[in-house]
Amino acid sequence: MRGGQSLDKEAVSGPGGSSAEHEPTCLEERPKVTGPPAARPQLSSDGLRHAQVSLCQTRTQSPVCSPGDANWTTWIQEIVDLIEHSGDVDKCQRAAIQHRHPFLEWARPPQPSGVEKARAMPRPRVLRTHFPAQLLPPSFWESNCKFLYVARNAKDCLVSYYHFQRMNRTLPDPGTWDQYFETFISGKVAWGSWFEHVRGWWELRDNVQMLFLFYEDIKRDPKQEIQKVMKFMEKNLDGAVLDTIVQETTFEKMKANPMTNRSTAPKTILDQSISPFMRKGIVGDWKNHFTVAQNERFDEIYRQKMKGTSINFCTEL
Ligand SMILES: Nc1ncnc2c1ncn2[C@@H]1O[C@H](COP(=O)(O)O)[C@@H](OP(=O)(O)O)[C@H]1O
Ligand SMILES: CCc1ccc(OS(=O)(=O)O)cc1
Repeated sequence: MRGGQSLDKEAVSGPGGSSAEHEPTCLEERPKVTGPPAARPQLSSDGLRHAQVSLCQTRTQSPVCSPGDANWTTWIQEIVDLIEHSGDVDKCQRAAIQHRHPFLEWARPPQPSGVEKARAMPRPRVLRTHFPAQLLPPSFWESNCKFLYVARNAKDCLVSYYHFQRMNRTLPDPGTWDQYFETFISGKVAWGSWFEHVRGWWELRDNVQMLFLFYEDIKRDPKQEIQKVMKFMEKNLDGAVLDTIVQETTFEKMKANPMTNRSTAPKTILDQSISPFMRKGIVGDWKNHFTVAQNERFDEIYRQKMKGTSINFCTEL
């Protein structure tokens, strides 16, 4: 996950999906907001927040939606795409990764918005979003979507996001590392506070159809985690296909793949001479950035902001 734009709530209906004219669709705006059972998150006063997960898949009657944040979205997208296409590597070369799954909150006229692209898409639909749970259109909760959320530990997220913001010319200059450290803690980054984003989705995990994954787990045991995704997507692929997907989604492979490394994006948007989009792809890079004082301060803030949650991250392998 890493940056985002405006919210666009519209009806989405795909050719394979809504046969009846008024059949509820994934993004349709409704008067009644029910929210996910028993755990609808509340927005805090500081409004916007940043994301940590993103991918949405929607199926005809039970849409699937998986959200993610600004730091592993590309990875899980490629995994999902390969699973959906039964490990067919050529099919996953059909387009650059950012064009394969509609980006829900993307709206930059005159290009079609993420919602317009979703509407034009056959079902089952895989969508991508960095939205915090609080900002997802209510129809997602009501349509029984599946959600695939990938969380990454806050320290590595901060580092990755900093470098991304340096090279993404459409985002504000992040300033110095020390300045950005404060910006991130305050939640004044695209999609808002990491803490609220992760908490929001984590607290919903048992109330909706959600597979909640950790970046660090995928790094540690990609085969096991990809198998979880396969099961969640109800795809039964044999061991050889699974091995192909594991191999095709290593950091090295994806960094060399023009369809995943964002080399097709213009330099005016992503200036990879400043920092590559596929930067390091490791767990623990925060140790090369945080001072001892920053680490102590961050740990204290983390304790306060994540108090009462059962989520447990690992920050090194
Ligand atoms: N196959 C892969 N393995 C490990 N990390 C990956 C990966 N594909 C992408 N990433 C990492 O995910 C981050 C990009 O996130 P997003 O896709 O949400 O923008 C970058 O992190 P780093 O900056 O730590 O290298 C990138 O290297
Ligand atoms: C607003 C610029 C921006 C930031 C992050 C984005 O997300 S992603 O890297 O494509 O997942 C997109 C645009």
